[in-house]
Amino acid sequence: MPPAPTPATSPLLELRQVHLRRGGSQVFAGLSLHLAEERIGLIGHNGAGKTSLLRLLCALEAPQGGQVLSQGQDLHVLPAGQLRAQRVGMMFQNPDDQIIFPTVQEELALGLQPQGLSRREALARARAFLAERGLADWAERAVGTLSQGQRQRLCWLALLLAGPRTLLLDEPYASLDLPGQARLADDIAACGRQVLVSTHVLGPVRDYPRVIWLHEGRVRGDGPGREVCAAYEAAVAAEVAHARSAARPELRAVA
Ligand SMILES: Nc1ncnc2c1ncn2[C@@H]1O[C@H](COP(=O)(O)OP(=O)(O)OP(=O)(O)O)[C@@H](O)[C@H]1O
Repeated sequence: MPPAPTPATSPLLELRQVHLRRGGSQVFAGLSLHLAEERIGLIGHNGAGKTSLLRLLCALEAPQGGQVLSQGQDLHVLPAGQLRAQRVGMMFQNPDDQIIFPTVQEELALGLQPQGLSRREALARARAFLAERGLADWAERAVGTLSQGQRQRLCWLALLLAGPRTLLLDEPYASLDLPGQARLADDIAACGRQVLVSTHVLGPVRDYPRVIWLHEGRVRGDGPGREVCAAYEAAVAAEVAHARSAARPELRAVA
């Protein structure tokens, strides 16, 4: 049965009272979020739940309670494959968790399959896409010969070419050099899709209209990027100062 039409007011993505356990950890206990903005940053310490949230939003993880909605429809009851692929796609923190095929052009062509292209058409589109970016010589390269940062760039290009409505990026800046970070930020700015970026590199999300700060599975900050990033940095500075003075009590006496 085709999915029911959705009200125009439904946010692109929404979590309603989501409970998630992974292994022995209770990651979320009743998390609710409306994710309607076109650019959303996700920040927070290691283990805060950023990756878990992105995995829920592309149905790689199913909640034990609550709902994950895409334009008002439960993402977990939508047919997998074409429909889901057109709605949300994820770029993994580790490119090796994402890349399947041996060559760059095959990897890019994979994302075009749900659009109904033949293998030959998909490969031709992938080569043209690379050529437009001055990367024609990547087409037949073995993925294993790319550096970590280049593999991360390939994952981004694959997601961009597949073109789902929402792109979920998990630590996309982690392995990129400074020019690569600037290029990715420019690509994101130009891509015309909803983008959620989980990152420890705050610069690229500082000007986003919305940044969500997760802390131990709860929202500790949610608002304009400048404000939330500044609050997070202040909290980190205070934590570091506290940890240092706890480790070196003599410094407290001097201060
Ligand atoms: N496969 C798993 N099995 C069990 N627990 C997990 C698993 N993956 C994550 N967790 C736990 O879930 C919690 C949230 O982890 P998550 O990876 O979502 O955090 P994160 O904010 O993305 O962290 P990082 O910044 O280190 O990538 C952590 O306590 C983590 O130990």
